[in-house]
Amino acid sequence: MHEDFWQARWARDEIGFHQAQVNPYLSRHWPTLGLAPGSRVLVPLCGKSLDLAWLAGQGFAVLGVELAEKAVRDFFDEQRLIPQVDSQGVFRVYRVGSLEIRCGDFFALSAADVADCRGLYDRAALIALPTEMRERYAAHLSAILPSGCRGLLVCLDYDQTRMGGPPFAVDDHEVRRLLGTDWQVRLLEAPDVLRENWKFLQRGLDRLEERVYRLERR
Ligand SMILES: C[S@@+](CC[C@H](N)C(=O)[O-])C[C@H]1O[C@@H](n2cnc3c(N)ncnc32)[C@H](O)[C@@H]1O
Repeated sequence: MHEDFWQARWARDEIGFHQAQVNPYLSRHWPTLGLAPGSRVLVPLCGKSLDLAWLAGQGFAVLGVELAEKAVRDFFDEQRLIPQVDSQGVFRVYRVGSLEIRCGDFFALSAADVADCRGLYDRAALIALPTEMRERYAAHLSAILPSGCRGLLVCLDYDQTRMGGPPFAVDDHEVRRLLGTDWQVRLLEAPDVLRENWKFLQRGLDRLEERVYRLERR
């Protein structure tokens, strides 16, 4: 997916992926990771997700990364927060206390940028990317995040022949192939959420599995 695609989606407010509530898998499973209060959490491809605010509200330091400046500005506006804005390398950095969103390309993030991250939260980041970019995304996560880093991955699996992405279908085999060498991967739950998703029901799908994984960097 080219950068222009996402910039255009944000410019036109075509953000069907955005959730009006905190993700229920996050609030259910995050506490089981046992991360120390104050730990820093990387949220790649974060959009303007309310999950950023939830993590910050739980006492974590948050590092979101998002291409679209509109998403970043909307996030702070909607949270009624006034961020300090600076530049750091290729990123524009928006920060309020220990909640920071870097506006720019996730692939420009270095190991030094995330050396103190102990947590990872991916909801709709891996599945936002087409096949070759998913390979690159997973390799980059593994390359930059330190050993012991723990987190959640929320992805979707459905019959990709019935509709194109994003969101792209990512099955269990692919998750383990992409991450299994460098991460311990454990499936936490995999409910079928087709009935609650009209857009997918209309495409004649017979299954829409939401898969939630616990990850731990080896
Ligand atoms: C499907 S949305 C998910 C957003 C968020 N995780 C959520 O749950 O609402 C994917 C987001 O990734 C952003 N994005 C895509 N490619 C990116 C990249 N290379 N670096 C940073 N952000 C990117 C898009 O602008 C978009 O906001």
